[in-house]
Amino acid sequence: MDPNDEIAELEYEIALLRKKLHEKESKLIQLKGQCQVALDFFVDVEEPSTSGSSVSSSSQPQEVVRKVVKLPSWAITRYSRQIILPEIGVSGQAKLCVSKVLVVGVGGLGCPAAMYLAGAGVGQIGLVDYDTVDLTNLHRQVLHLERDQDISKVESAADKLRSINSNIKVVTYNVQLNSKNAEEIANGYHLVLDCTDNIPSRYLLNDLCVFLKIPLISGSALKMDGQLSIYGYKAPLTRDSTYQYRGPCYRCVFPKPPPPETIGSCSAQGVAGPVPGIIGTLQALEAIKYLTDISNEKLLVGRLLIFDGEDMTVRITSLRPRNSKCAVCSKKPTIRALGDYEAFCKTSAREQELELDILPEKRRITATYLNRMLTDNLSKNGPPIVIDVRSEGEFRMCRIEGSLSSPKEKFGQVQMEKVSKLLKSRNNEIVFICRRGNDSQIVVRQLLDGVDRMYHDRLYDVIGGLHQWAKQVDPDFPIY
Ligand SMILES: Nc1ncnc2c1ncn2[C@@H]1O[C@H](COP(=O)(O)OP(=O)(O)OP(=O)(O)O)[C@@H](O)[C@H]1O
Ligand SMILES: [Zn+2]
Repeated sequence: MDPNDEIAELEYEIALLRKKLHEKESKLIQLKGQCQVALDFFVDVEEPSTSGSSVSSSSQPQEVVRKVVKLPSWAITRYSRQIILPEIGVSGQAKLCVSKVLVVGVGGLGCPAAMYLAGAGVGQIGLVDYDTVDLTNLHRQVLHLERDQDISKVESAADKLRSINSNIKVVTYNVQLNSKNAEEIANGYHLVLDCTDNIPSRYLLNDLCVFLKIPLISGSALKMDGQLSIYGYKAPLTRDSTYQYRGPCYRCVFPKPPPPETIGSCSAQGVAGPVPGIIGTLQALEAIKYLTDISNEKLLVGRLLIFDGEDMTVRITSLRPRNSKCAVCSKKPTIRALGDYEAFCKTSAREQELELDILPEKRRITATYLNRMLTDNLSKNGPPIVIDVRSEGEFRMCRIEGSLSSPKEKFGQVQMEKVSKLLKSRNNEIVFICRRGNDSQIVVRQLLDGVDRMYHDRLYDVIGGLHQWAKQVDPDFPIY
């Protein structure tokens, strides 16, 4: 048998078996859910006080009613390694078991965070993400496997979390968290983990947590660096106590969003897999500390942990204190409801949606047309000069044969002059290309505004960039 046929046949059989396994696991989870194994064990038990008075009487003074927590023996065994810790103990474990944590973003940060929360026995974990698993996610998004490609991230992650711990409840929300759905989704959770990758979502989550009076554990990771802090912290699980901030909220520290052009992203700038692994894991640790009531001073409240994976250094810096005039958490807030965070941050919450259209139509060509220009001698002036404006690292990774590199980040006066010289000394058309067709437009726009009009007709941008090149021209060209 041809080895390729054998591989295909085996993959098909395995997929069928997995489907069957998944159906059975889902049924098991459903049945276990009906039995309420997860949370019922952990309800505080009231015991008679030494005075012998009845505990059922609601008029009983607080001090004569002793509340003890009882864990079933399976739970003691299962969580013994953390129960032994004096910082957690039986009562800490019981608190974890009745806690509900919402993880927003099930990517590089959300995967490790949710894994450890599931392992620790957090009673309910909510997972929010609208995205599906992509091959480029797998080097860091450790709950997703090769076989999960193209399926929803929340379902992929929920599957694994349920296998890690079938005694917890995992709730999935396959949506983008936004101003309309956020309050309904987050209602009832004790804590939110911000594991997203964009600024509008950070402000949305901050305001949401302020309104719901719950803390926000916010993480971020890019390239070799990561950061972590807890915002708007409230006295732990003391539902009856008055609401008190102990640290600044995200808006106290960052009242204004950064300019959109300064914001980096993993897909544009890259990220080393273990970095979000470390930060997501620390988010879970802070969550466990917070939920088990570990001393306030020991939490990252009003402090920012900065991890540098290149130097292997960890720094903790103090954040600005609470702002008494904060727009959302001060005594007289100007923001009283969730708003339009994309407009506030002047950027989209979904990177894929960003599609610039800033050039006249005649300056834009398709990837197919560029290929024809390169191969069919369409112009008497010879094939076009192709200039790739992605970073040097990306250019080294893959490129159109014969193209030149001139990264957009460094495209200033010097590069403008170089292109001007090229336009003067040669008659070829110059075609700019980037990954998705946004940066190349920005560069061509700059040139149209900077070089003599007589040259404008020789400048082009490729619609959809190298992604379209891979789709229309070269199926072997890597899409990343
Ligand atoms: N408002 C939001 N609601 C729900 N999920 C969100 C929201 N904002 C971001 N996310 C999710 O947060 C996750 C962040 O993951 P990560 O930073 O690892 O990047 P990615 O988008 O998966 O990958 P890449 O940036 O490499 O394309 C993504 O899965 C994204 O879909
Ligand atoms: Zn504030």
